[in-house]
Amino acid sequence: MDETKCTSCKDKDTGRCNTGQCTGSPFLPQNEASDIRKVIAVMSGKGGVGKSSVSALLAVAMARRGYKVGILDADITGPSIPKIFGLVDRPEQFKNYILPVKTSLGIQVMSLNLFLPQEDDPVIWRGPILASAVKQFWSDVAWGELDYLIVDMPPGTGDVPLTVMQSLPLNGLVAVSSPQDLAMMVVSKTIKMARQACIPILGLVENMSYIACPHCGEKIQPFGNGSVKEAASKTGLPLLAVLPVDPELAKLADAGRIEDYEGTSLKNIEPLVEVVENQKTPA
Ligand SMILES: Nc1ncnc2c1ncn2[C@@H]1O[C@H](COP(=O)(O)OP(=O)(O)OP(=O)(O)O)[C@@H](O)[C@H]1O
Repeated sequence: MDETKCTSCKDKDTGRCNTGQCTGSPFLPQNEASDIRKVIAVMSGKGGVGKSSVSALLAVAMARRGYKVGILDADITGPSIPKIFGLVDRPEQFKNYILPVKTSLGIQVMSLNLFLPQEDDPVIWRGPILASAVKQFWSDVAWGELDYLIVDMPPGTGDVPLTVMQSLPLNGLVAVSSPQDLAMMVVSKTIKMARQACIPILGLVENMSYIACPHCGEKIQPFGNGSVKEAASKTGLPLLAVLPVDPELAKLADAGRIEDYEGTSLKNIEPLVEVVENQKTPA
């Protein structure tokens, strides 16, 4: 928690401070149609490292544990969450609010792609408009009662991630990287940005870490070994999950059926699920 933001807050001794609910909060308040308990952002420095897949796997794992889960797809120009979950319905309106679209496991999803006439239509907007769309996904959506809202961030450290960090009351952030040095260098920027914004960083996820030989099970590491582990020890952050390159995961995500996935990545993501569940914030 950023204590400096809270010194003038009337609620600083009530436990409501910095939750988006208090009088001195710098964050957008929740609307009357939402009751969100925890907000977790999934971020990466670089595109294509599997941030949306990790967001989706985390949501699926939490929903299977019986939690009420939502995903706010803040990756406005490259939204992939509706595709991964096979969502095609348009969001409906309820009073003055927009209703999220539900997946088969009951995960509530809001994404700009749900509004586009064609899923491959581009969104050609400038930064401030993108940022205001994300704010609307918080303020104008009737999220209902949620134990966890997972925010799938756009890659990098631009306008939208900054808006999310400054406007939404994030309880924690997970940084995803593939094991290349370049990807890790870029994710380090993300970690520094989150630290400057006083967001608790729950830990790191290494995605596409290895390929398991289908014949002998040997782990082949096409991108080398160690850059994420090294970053974990340099930053003092825990490495919470190491996920393989898994053709089954890619196939089900492409088919919009990630909720049917039962493979290794779901098992390997368990330590992350437990940290999110218990809200340990070691950073
Ligand atoms: N562990 C994995 N095994 C196999 N395929 C994966 C894995 N992780 C991600 N992919 C595939 O890689 C592609 C990119 O993944 P994803 O969309 O999750 O990345 P991203 O970091 O969110 O990308 P973007 O920067 O576009 O938001 C997708 O086709 C996805 O199915």
